[in-house]
Amino acid sequence: NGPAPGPFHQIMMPRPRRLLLLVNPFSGRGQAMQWCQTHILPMIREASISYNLIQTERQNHARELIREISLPEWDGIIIISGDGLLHEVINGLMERPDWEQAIKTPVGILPCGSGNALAGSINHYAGFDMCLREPLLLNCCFLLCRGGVMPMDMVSVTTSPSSPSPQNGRPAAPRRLYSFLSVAWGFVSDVDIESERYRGLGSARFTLGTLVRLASLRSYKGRLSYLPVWGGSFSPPRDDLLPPLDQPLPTRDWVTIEGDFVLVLAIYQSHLGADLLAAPQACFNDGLIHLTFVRAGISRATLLRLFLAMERGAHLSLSSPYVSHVTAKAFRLQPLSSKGTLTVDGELVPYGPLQAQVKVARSYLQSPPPTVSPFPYS
Ligand SMILES: Nc1ncnc2c1ncn2[C@@H]1O[C@H](COP(=O)(O)OP(=O)(O)OP(=O)(O)O)[C@@H](O)[C@H]1O
Repeated sequence: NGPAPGPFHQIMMPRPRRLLLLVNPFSGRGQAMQWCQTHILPMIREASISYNLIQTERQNHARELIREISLPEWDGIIIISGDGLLHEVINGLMERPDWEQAIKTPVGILPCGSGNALAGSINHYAGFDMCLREPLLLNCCFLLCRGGVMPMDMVSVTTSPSSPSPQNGRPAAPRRLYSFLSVAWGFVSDVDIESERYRGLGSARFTLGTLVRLASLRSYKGRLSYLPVWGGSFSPPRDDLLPPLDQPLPTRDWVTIEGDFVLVLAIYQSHLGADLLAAPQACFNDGLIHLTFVRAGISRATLLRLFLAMERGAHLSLSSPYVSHVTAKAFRLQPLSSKGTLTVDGELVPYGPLQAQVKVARSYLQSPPPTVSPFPYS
């Protein structure tokens, strides 16, 4: 029964952090709510963080919610799900009239999906050993409770319109969206989408999907153009490197490759999945798109070796005339085969020409300063 706290007391006591937790109860193997009760909420309460937990009820629920809410009430928006829900949140933030301020809201991820690429990248950047499932969740939860925020690059992606405009039957306008993880075409997006049917297996769904797709390996005709990091004059964050999707690219500085591809993967975080170190040199805010493309003609055995080596990030030293790794600031992909899949952050987008440009450090990631910075970029 000491004296009542006066104004001095109020100034000195920092208010507890307030987090908005968004849970997709169907993510991964459907364990997100259970892991909230057993792992996440006890740690968050222990760290004296106050929170509001909302379960998403349908696709785009989080996106709509984020477009409407009052953001100053929250110190961070935390996704308890796979990468797909964070894609919704980032795009919800960018669709707000106050997007310039809104996108500075820290976001974070507590991994409950099957791929968990961003969580794998955070775990790696923080210096922890590669891990999956509960150990990965606990590491990310620990980092979240410890606090800290760092900038993360975003990539603006223009995709083809999904269908003709219902009003006049003419093609609808190209769609703009924001991506924090990857754009994939061919083998990687095929495995991602086709392995949805093995969802009950958790992350093993990708291993099985890879073996199935290897057995009937496909290639796709297409044209890939990219602006390498050494070309042009880069002045982020203006969207100044790309003409509209239906207009030709400048010839100066751009590299174009046309032919048959097995896969094209553009990634801006280190991990493609929690156990796939696809771009070991990638940093959250290096301002780079790490492009890997594999040309037709590669043997199944070499492609399998590539993915096995990726678990350790050792695939970059695998020498094959069919495999290329480059860094770029922008790229355009024009599929010339009539059928195929294209994904952005693991989510299916309309199949057709697509282009993307990196926007430096527009979004923020809830994460501590790294204890180890594995590949500092200068
Ligand atoms: N309540 C819900 N019901 C159905 N779909 C949802 C719901 N909440 C979110 N979604 C959608 O489900 C999709 C998948 O979500 P998410 O990526 O978070 O989990 P996941 O697919 O299990 O993870 P991963 O991408 O690692 O496999 C997203 O497109 C998201 O918008």
